[in-house]
Amino acid sequence: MTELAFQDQYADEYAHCYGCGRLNEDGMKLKSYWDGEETVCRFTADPKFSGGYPGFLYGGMIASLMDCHGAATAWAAKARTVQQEATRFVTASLKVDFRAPAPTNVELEVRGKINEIKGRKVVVDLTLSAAGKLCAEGSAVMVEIPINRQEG
Ligand SMILES: CCCCC/C=C\C/C=C\C/C=C\C/C=C\CCCC(=O)SCCNC(=O)CCNC(=O)[C@H](O)C(C)(C)COP(=O)(O)OP(=O)(O)OC[C@H]1O[C@@H](n2cnc3c(N)ncnc32)[C@H](O)[C@@H]1OP(=O)(O)O
Repeated sequence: MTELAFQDQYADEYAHCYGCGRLNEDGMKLKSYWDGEETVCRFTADPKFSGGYPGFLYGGMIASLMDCHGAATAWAAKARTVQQEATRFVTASLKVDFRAPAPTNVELEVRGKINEIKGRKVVVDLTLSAAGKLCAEGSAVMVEIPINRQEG
């Protein structure tokens, strides 16, 4: 893909997230893009992120991938809807149902779909799949940081 990832359009002060901040040297630098009306983020996890059984990802990392992609999806949805750049979304709530083990060393696909946009709140439905198989699904309530809170 040649277009700029959502996370690469965040203002510098919002670009330090461990999961997706382009300015976090030690972070995972997740990248999210539009794919029609949905959004997509692809990531292959190193086996060092295994859970209790070798070769499968630990749940916190699955939640992280869905969390960062959810926040990015909310940002992009707001920008597309109101035609002006949003600040940054933080996670108010994240629900994850783990449906099947997610492998390491295999490209994972995280997909987001806008469920609701209301004021500063965006609700995003999320899935995480490996080779077409659903491994996790859930939803996130993302809330935009108001501009005046940056000073507080
Ligand atoms: C990432 C960049 C950070 C930049 C920081 C810049 C300046 C610093 C100053 C303030 C920053 C504030 C927060 C950011 C701090 C650290 C974030 C690090 C990034 C992450 O690592 S992120 C993962 C962890 N995350 C958090 O660290 C969030 C902690 N939390 C909060 O900061 C508040 O809790 C917040 C902002 C989420 C909401 O507070 P609020 O007062 O602004 O908004 P309010 O309560 O009015 O909710 C508005 C609408 O969201 C609905 N709603 C709210 N909470 C809900 C819930 N739990 N479940 C279902 N719906 C919920 C309401 O029902 C209403 O919806 P409706 O209008 O339909 O009723």
